[in-house]
Amino acid sequence: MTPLLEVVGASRRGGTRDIVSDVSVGLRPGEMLGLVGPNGSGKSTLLNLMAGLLPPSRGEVRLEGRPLARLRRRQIAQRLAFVAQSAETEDRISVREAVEMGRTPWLEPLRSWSPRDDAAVTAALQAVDMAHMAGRDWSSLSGGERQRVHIARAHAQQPRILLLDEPTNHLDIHHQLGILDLIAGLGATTVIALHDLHHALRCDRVLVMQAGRCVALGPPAAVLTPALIREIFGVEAEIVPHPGEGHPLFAFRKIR
Ligand SMILES: Nc1ncnc2c1ncn2[C@@H]1O[C@H](COP(=O)(O)OP(=O)(O)OP(=O)(O)O)[C@@H](O)[C@H]1O
Repeated sequence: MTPLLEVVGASRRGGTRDIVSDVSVGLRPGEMLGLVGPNGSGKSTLLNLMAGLLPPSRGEVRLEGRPLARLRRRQIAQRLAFVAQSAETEDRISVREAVEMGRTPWLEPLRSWSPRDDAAVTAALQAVDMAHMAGRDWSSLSGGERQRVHIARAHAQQPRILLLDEPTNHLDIHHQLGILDLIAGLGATTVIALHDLHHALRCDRVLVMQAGRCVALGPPAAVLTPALIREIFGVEAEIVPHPGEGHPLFAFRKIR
């Protein structure tokens, strides 16, 4: 079966070196794929390649079997939403208007704004616990509130594929867990760059990046071993069972 999104031997040059180097991965329907790796290992660049925002220098990214390079932005946006790490807007807009932007790919000259669009926006605001701030000026929001609005905008877009670059950044622990539950509950095929390895344990598969290369890909329990964590992140990790019901926990220690 043709993967929804497939990265085929993709590299991306930055300056004099490859910042993503020969990465191949096909997304399975409905899966949540976690991207982990040290700072500067190429996670954001890979997400930008997957979103079609950067063209690969070599290789290809295919959406439903078709090279992204041959699709129009609107065709891509009807299938794929991207929540970038620090998406900003200069415009003076309300929170609701920011989320309404998620409907843009679905509007056409002959299909103007409808109650269906309103319903999608309202549902998205409620899902991220921001409905009570719908009328607020976007620029007045805190970092975490903005992050939730960006996720609501992507939610309102109703994509089959959701790409998220460290979506739990800026969020308090309540909203970190809430957003991860929300993302998992959306049923979209998801790629999510994460720094918290505990969050990565919730993914179906994990892709580990190091210096632009994919060095491991598979179920988190098989991939995130103490040996790999030591090699990639340079820390000791001991895996301890959760005291209640839940994923195991990592106990980290710096290598002296
Ligand atoms: N346009 C560019 N030209 C040159 N180097 C670049 C360019 N864009 C990114 N880089 C470099 O490529 C590397 C990968 O960057 P990227 O942002 O993809 O990493 P990351 O894994 O997402 O990092 P972080 O965890 O810190 O967010 C970094 O060393 C970065 O400095």
